[in-house]
Amino acid sequence: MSAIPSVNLEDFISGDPTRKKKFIKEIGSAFENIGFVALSGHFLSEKLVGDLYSEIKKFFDLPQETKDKYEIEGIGGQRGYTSFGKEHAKGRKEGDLKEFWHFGQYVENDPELEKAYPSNVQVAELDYFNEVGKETYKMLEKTAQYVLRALALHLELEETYFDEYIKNGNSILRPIHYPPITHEPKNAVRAAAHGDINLITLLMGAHGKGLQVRNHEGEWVDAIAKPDQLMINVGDMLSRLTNNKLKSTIHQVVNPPKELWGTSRYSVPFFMHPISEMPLNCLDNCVDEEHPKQFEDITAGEFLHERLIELGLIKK
Ligand SMILES: O=C(O)CCC(=O)C(=O)O
Ligand SMILES: [Fe+2]
Repeated sequence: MSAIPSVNLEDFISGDPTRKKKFIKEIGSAFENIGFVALSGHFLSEKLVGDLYSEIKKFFDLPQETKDKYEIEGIGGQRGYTSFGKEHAKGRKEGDLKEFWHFGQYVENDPELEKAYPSNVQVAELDYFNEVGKETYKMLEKTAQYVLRALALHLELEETYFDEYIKNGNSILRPIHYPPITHEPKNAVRAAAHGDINLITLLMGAHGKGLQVRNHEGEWVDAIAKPDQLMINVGDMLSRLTNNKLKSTIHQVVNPPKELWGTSRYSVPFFMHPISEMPLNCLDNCVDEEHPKQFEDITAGEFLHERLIELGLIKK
C-alpha cells in the first residue's frame, strides 16, 4: 500500500447504517494494513485550529528563559514545556530536533484521579493559550471517542467498549515546534523512526512534507493530509490489545531539503491514552492458532512507565 486512505467521520455519526458500516470497514482495513488514515468530518472548527496555531507560535517565540520556567522537574515532561533535543526515540541516543508543550486531562468528577495526574501548567504570558489548548483537547478527545467506537465494532466488541477506559484518560495534547535548522545535523532528525505508545494518535498539522510512514514492504510513504483532515494512527497499546491485528506503524519526521532549513514545522499530535488501570491483555477474539498471543499481559499504566524510561523522559 503506497497511499494513506481517507475516511469521513460524518459517515459514522450520520445515523445511516450503510454509511456507518462503510466507515467501520474503511477504517478497520486501513488500520489492519498501513495503520494510518486521513480523517475529515471531525469536531475541530477552522477558527479553533487557526487560534491554536497562533497561540502555540506565540509560545514558542517567547524568550528561552521564559519557556524554561515551564519545564517542570520530576514529572517526566508530562505537563508543560520540554526543551529542544531532550526526547529521543526508543533505542536512540541523539535527541529529536524539537521542543514541545503538553496539555493533559481536565479531570471531571473524580477527585482521586485529579490528584494522581500532574496539574496542567498555566502560561502567564499568554491570555488565550491555556483556554484554546483546553478546547482543542476536548474536541480531539471527542473525535477519538467516536473513532474508538468504530474500532470496537470492527473488533466485534460492544460499541462503547473503550468508553469507560478513556473517560478521564491520561491523554496528552502535544504542540510541537521543529525550529529552523541552522547547521548540518550529525545524526539527528526532526523525529526519529518510532511507534506511538498510546491507543490512537490524532495528528493536526501533517499538511506539508515531512511525516513518513513505513509500509509492509519497508518503504517510506509520505503522509500528507488535506487542510480539513487529521492524520490518525494506531499506537502500541492498541496493537498489543488486538494482538497486532491493528498495526502500530513506524513513522518519522524527516529534515527538509537544505533550501527549506530556514522554516519551522509546527504539528500537534493528540495521544489518546486510557486510564492507567486499563488491561492491555490481548483480546480473546484476536488470539487463535494462526495468531498466537504475541504480548505479555500488562496494564496501560505499567506500559507507559516502561516507555517513558526508554524515551529518556524519566529515570529508572
Ligand atoms: O510532527 C509530526 O508530524 C509527527 C510527530 C510524531 O509522530 C510524534 O510526536 O509522535
Ligand atoms: Fe508519532
